[in-house]
Amino acid sequence: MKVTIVGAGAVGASCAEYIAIKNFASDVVLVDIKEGVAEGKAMDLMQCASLNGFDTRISGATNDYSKTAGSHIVVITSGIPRKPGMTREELIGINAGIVKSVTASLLEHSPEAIVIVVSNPMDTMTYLVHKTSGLPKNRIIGMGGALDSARFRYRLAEALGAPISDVDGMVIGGHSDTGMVPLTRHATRNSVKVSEFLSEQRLQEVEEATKVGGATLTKLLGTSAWYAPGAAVSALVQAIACDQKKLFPCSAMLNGEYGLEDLCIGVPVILGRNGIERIVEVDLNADEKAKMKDSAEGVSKTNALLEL
Ligand SMILES: NC(=O)c1ccc[n+]([C@@H]2O[C@H](COP(=O)([O-])OP(=O)(O)OC[C@H]3O[C@@H](n4cnc5c(N)ncnc54)[C@H](O)[C@@H]3O)[C@@H](O)[C@H]2O)c1
Ligand SMILES: O=C(O)C[C@H](O)C(=O)O
Repeated sequence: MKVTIVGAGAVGASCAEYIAIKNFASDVVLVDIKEGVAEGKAMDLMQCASLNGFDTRISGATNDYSKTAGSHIVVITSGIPRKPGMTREELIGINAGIVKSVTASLLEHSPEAIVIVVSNPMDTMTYLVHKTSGLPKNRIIGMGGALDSARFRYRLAEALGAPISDVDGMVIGGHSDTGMVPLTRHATRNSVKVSEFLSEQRLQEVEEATKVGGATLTKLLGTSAWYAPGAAVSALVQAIACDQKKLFPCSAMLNGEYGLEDLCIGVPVILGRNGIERIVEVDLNADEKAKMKDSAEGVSKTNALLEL
């Protein structure tokens, strides 16, 4: 199983590290436009192999896509991250051009690959890959909901005073500061609804902290986060590579599901060797439906800025 990651920056390198540590892929290729960076990070990571006990071969290439040929899964993390005070949507001007050209180069050498889009604004970048690549919709997956859900579980566990392993919860909707839809009504602590433990007000605080999870870290770090994003991408890669049939919220092209058309937005999907094997339609109440509709309007507004 060969995985290519374009963008050997913070998220790309973190993702490569988690994939290697989990030891399920034979090869990981890092590609970056900055001379030597991908080669250097690959070498540094390979020098962890004997210490961390993995056999995955990690190599790097400066803008040479011939090294990526025959990849089964390709991950796009190339592009600029936001700075404190910015929204993800403000990155569209630079990142759209990068994502479009990187996608074309990747598919030239790996026409059968499944594409995971990470660069922001992620839902719109996923839509751009759909509109420009001609790939079937099961083979284009946007990563956002897996990360947002991990942050939701972290905030729920904090509020509950419970271990994170006790908590289950999911965030759907757009991967933006205002567009996320945490499904609090469905969240549980070891099968018991979290509303049995937490007040309405505390749950609202958890939702708000979840939605601004990326902005909170950007303010602390001066750039956006990379450990949890890298871990989230590696979990999606593993689900596909190992045909796990796991359920994750991912940005998927919708054609009527959730009453939405012609946009990519976070919804629960089953991931296996064919990429998105099924979109799962959760029964939403009126409030959740209204939030999902607002979120979709926000994503569509950003999509309209693309020059297709
Ligand atoms: N979807 C998510 O949940 C999520 C999470 C975290 C970050 N992100 C996004 O991922 C992107 C990367 O974030 P980061 O923190 O790793 O940034 P970074 O600056 O650390 O790394 C980005 C890398 O992309 C490279 N690059 C730029 N143009 C390129 C091109 N044309 N070809 C190849 N490489 C190119 C840069 O040289 C750099 O090394 C950002 O857009 C960020 O907003 C998304
Ligand atoms: O917050 C960001 O800009 C990066 C990423 O989308 C995140 O949620 O960490």
